[in-house]
Amino acid sequence: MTEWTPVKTFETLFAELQDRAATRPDGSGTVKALDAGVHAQGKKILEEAGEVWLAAEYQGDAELSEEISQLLYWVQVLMVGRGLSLEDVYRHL
Ligand SMILES: N=c1c2ncn([C@@H]3O[C@H](COP(=O)(O)OP(=O)(O)OP(=O)(O)O)[C@@H](O)[C@H]3O)c2ncn1[C@@H]1O[C@H](COP(=O)(O)O)[C@@H](O)[C@H]1O
Repeated sequence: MTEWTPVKTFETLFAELQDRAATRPDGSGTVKALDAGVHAQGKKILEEAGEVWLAAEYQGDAELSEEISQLLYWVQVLMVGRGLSLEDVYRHL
């Protein structure tokens, strides 16, 4: 029987990261990223944004998609660290 893996979305990943922040499980990269603080998170966002730009210029769709997913992850880490909700951001869309 094939195992079914639920598709992760922006919303489900955000809920997962909020849960990591609340429960702080051992070995979580997110807990480490949250503890590193906003300065380190901001640098990571800039780094990932640069990688998205370079991938868009020079790489294929698979590489670009992966870089975008990492940028979204780091934006979410910063949001969780600052205590923002998805609604705080969505109301500006
Ligand atoms: N989606 C992500 C995700 N995207 C990016 N990253 C991290 O962001 C960094 C980006 O990778 P890079 O390739 O740019 O960097 P690297 O070459 O691996 O090396 P460094 O940048 O870490 O030095 C890596 O450290 C990744 O671990 C992520 N870390 C976790 N998640 C998801 O977040 C959830 C919670 O994860 P944990 O907190 O680790 O349990 C899980 O669903 C994970 O799949």
